[in-house]
Amino acid sequence: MDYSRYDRVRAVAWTGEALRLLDQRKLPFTQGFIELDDSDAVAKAIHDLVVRGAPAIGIAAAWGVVLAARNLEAADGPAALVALEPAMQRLNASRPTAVNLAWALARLRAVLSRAGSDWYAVLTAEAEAIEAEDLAANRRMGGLGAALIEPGSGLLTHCNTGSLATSGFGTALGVVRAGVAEGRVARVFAGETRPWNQGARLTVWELLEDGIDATLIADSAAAHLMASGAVQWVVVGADRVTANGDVANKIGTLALALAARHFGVGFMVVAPSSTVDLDTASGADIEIEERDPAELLTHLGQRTVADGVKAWNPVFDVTPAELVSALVTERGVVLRPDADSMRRTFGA
Ligand SMILES: CSC[C@@H](O)[C@@H](O)C(=O)COP(=O)(O)O
Repeated sequence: MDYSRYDRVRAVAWTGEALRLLDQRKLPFTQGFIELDDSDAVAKAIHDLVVRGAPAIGIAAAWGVVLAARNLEAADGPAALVALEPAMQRLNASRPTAVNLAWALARLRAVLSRAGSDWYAVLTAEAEAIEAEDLAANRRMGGLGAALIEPGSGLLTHCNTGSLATSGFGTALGVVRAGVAEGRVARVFAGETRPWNQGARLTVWELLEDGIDATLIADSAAAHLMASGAVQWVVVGADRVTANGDVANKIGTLALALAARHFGVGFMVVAPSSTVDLDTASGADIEIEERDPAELLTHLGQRTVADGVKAWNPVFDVTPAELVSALVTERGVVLRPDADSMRRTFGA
């Protein structure tokens, strides 16, 4: 199916000289772009959530390395790699949980280590490939995931996994889009995704732009929604899927998976192979990012909680593999993932 009508929003774009980012802190009311021409500014933009979502972070970091390389004089790829390593380390430290960031840097290191005097062209081509492959993976996953959805189903999604979080189309939101395009989806619900409200600020905006009818719910309404029978699938993305099939994703995902299991609702995780980390044994080994408590204590810069109250703000959680009904990747669908099926699908 032709999904090109869904690829209008571009969160990350390389202009040839700079990295152009749609500032996601300002959405949905302002569509403002910023142009960055140095890699540390890219690292800061990733940390500050100007650009966010696991695949988009990886793509932005890849272009950040290209920016660091622009005025570098090096005889060959290995020499360039030594010079670029500090900038790569700073990019890598910008956010810890989404493995796509380290994965993209590893790809660039690999091509540089083999490149000759044309290393800059090789580096740029690899960044372009990372971006293009992500879009192709998303379209493929959309079709594979939609095929699991019975016509007439309701879907609940969490966080933002759409064009804004990827090179286009989206992971879980790609499945929502494909399912709607194929006429399988009767109802779409999106959770607010406190505290940063990716669902409320971004997901329902993306769906509105597409003309897809969607209903926003408070995160705390999700179990009640599932009890009502209105949704047959929870469809989410991932920031890291470990060797045993555990899934790190936006905080609140675990609660959705637990409620889905209780109510017999399917739980679908949609993630490209760039999100799979076979080097990490299980979710217990994943570093979970904790962000500034101010995200909980304020709204639009205004304090909403009594002075003196403290807050804990972990922004990801880990859903055990046994709660996952289907892991949809561009390499195929893994039903009820475990260590064996993960190794068979993603092992070398
Ligand atoms: C395709 S996006 C998958 C995940 O990156 C997404 O669900 C998510 O958790 C994003 O978190 P964010 O903190 O907004 O970067």
